[in-house]
Amino acid sequence: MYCGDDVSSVVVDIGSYHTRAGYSGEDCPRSVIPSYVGLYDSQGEDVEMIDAGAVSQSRRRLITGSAELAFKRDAMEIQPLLQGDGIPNFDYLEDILRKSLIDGLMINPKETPMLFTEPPIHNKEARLRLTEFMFEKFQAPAIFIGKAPVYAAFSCGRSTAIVIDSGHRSTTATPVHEGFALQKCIIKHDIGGQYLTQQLQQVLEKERKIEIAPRYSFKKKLYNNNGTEGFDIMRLDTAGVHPSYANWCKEELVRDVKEEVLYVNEDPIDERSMETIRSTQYELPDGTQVTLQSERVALTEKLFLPNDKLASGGFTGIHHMVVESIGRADIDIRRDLFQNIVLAGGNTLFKGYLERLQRQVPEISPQNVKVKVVSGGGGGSGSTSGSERRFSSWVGGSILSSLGSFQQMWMSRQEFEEHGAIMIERKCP
Ligand SMILES: Nc1ncnc2c1ncn2[C@@H]1O[C@H](COP(=O)(O)OP(=O)(O)OP(=O)(O)O)[C@@H](O)[C@H]1O
Repeated sequence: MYCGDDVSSVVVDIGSYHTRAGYSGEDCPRSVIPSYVGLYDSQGEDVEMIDAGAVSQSRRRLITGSAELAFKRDAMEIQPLLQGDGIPNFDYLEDILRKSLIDGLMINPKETPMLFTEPPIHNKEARLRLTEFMFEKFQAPAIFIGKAPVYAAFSCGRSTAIVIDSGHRSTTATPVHEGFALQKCIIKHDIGGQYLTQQLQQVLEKERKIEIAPRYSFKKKLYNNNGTEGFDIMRLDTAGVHPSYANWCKEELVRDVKEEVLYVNEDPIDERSMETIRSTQYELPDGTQVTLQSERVALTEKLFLPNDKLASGGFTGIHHMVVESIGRADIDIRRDLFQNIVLAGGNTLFKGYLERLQRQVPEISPQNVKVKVVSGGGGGSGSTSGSERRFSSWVGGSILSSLGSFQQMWMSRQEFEEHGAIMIERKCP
């Protein structure tokens, strides 16, 4: 059992888009940084930094953090922290955690218990690797690992719910019963915010032939012609930019367009009705105007339509994921699950998303069953706004780890060193 003097702890939620970290008991994470690293050849920098006479080093330097990644460096490559189902390179995680915990939260990891979220599908190997890494590399005094959807349910005061967590790369439906994620009922599909961003990017670049110019690729110069002000755009040489960095920057611009302009129509909508959608304009950083009309709903409509092109196969729409997942649960708890559909993750933040599920789930649910969709993240029962939703797993972890009764749940480094991997499953069921 962990018996440290200081029970202040931190919560870390590692997502495929962002890594969120903050103090237990607080309402939202204080550090939210991209789950990406930049890699570049640091030879020139090292020569400047080290004493004259020291051997010049040629090695790949790793950087993390929004501001650092926004600064273009020649041939800097961008790599995601999460690939496939795991973390292929723990050096990336080390850098991201140092940035979050030491620079962001200013804590000493050797003295601070840390609660981690993990994806709902149980992965013993991934938990073991994370545990070993945190105890060996960071010398953490104690950690705890728990399922993200369980925390998302806690974040809105529920221990039984079905959590629809739609983030950057995927969407999962996870029934949670009395604080446990029901493994056999989980449904996961490779559709999330990144899919919609990429679809929108295709529309803009391939269909509309719009050039998406990242901020590093031009300079704006203010002119004043007899009182008329405007900007001249000067294109810059981008020959040294690594393709992965160029793509990442473009995707970031399109992501912003997507978040600002797209929404979910409250009812299913056909192509003809889409013609009546009000058009809206968005100005890209170089001044290019983008006008979107039917695409504003056509792209998000894909979340509710069958799609057999996804790698996960057999996607029939988010509402079907809800009903199918509940259908796999014990019959005694299905009614409870239908009444507690909790939304979590950034990709559920589109205007109209909650209302659309609230409308479509009952259409395919058993008769006489009451359906209620709520927002995770402490937005309160029935909250329909709740940008807290994108932090809901973090918020649930924050609530749990600040409870007095939780303090005996931590898995200490000593316990792990004495008993090994078996301790993880015992302490973090
Ligand atoms: N207001 C918004 N409207 C629409 N989409 C949004 C909004 N805010 C964030 N998103 C999208 O949500 C996604 C990120 O969600 P989230 O932060 O939950 O992901 P993550 O937890 O890092 O990823 P994952 O769950 O795949 O591990 C991005 O694709 C982003 O564009």
